[in-house]
This record gives sequence, structure tokens and C-alpha cells, in this order.
Amino acid sequence: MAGSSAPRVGVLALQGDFREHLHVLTSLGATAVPVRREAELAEVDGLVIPGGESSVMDKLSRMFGLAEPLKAAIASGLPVYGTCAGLIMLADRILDGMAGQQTLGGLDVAVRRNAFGSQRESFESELDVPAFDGEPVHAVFIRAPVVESVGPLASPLGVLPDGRVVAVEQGALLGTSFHPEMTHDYRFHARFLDKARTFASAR
Ligand SMILES: NC(=O)CC[C@H](N)C(=O)O
Repeated sequence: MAGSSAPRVGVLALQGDFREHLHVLTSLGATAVPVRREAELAEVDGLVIPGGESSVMDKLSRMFGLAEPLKAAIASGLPVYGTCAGLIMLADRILDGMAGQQTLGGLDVAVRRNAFGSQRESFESELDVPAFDGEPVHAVFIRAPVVESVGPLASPLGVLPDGRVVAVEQGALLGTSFHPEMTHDYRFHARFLDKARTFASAR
């Protein structure tokens, strides 16, 4: 019954809008817990990395000794969904990072921080996501990164009308430039939970 069980998933809770993600995941029937320590990470079958400020999340994850366990978890196939700053954390390559800024990596993409410039710090757009049936996704962007290039291991999931990639997938990893937790459309979270259920039933 892998498809109907309630997966136990975490939200990285060092910084950013982790409470909103905990709320969404709980509303979708998951058991959702904040993750701040390695021992908490070891107990989840999936992890959301929220929006916030990626340079701060990078520093805190290294300071708290979580960066290496997170990298190991990603390498072991743990499903991880990164939104906005979380997408930056998952990217193998970062453009316009702060001096010395590192990422966890995992997604074979290059992302550019704050790619939409100060004129468009936040905006909303309808996004066609061919992997989802039905309505386009109403996407909310806040000082958002863009996926500047997609390597051969990753696939674009969502593209703006001007061709810029803002959602990507690679196996158990999912990343969006925008914030579904701020809307009522939780199809990306549901897709992440499907991956978490698959991971839980395989271990
Ligand atoms: N809403 C967000 O997560 C903003 C991301 C932020 N600009 C960063 O560089 O991490």
C-alpha cells in the first residue's frame, strides 16, 4: 500500500518559510517534522528545503554540521524538494552567489540567484507544467533564482512563456524557483510525497 500510506517527511528548519511547508505537507496527510539536526534527518523519508536566503542557509547548515549529512542523504537517494532558496541549495552550480557561497548540490543545473532583478523582485505568472494534468500552475516568485542551464541528468518541468526554466526534476530531486506553499496548488508537494512514499517502501 505504498501509494496510500502517510510518509514521514522533514522540512529543513534552519531559516526561511519552513512553517508554511510543514502546514502544506500536513494538510496533504503526511507526518511532517522540522529538521535541524542530523538525527532528525536520519528519520525522514523526504525533505523540503524552503525558501529564505540561500547564503544564510548555507552558512547555518555548515555551522550546525548538517551540510555533510545533507549531501550524503541526497547522494543516497533521499527525495528532496527545494523551493526558491532551496532550489539554489540543490543546484550543482550557482551564479551570482555571495562570496564563498556553497551549495549542497544534487541537481545537474546552474541557477542564477536573484535572476529577475530589482525591478521584478516579486511577480506571479501562470506556468504550464506538462507533467501535471489540468490547470496551469499559478507561480509566485520572490527574489527568485532562474535555472540558467539544465545539464543532461536533469529535466525541465516548468518553463515561463519567455523560455526561462523555473522548475526541474532529477530522479528523487525536485526544484522550483517559485513558492507553491504560498498558493493553494500543492501538486509539487504531492509529487514530492509520491517520491517519499516510494523511498520509504524501498528501504
Ligand atoms: N524567496 C527566496 O527564497 C529568495 C531566495 C534568495 N534570493 C536567495 O538568494 O537565497
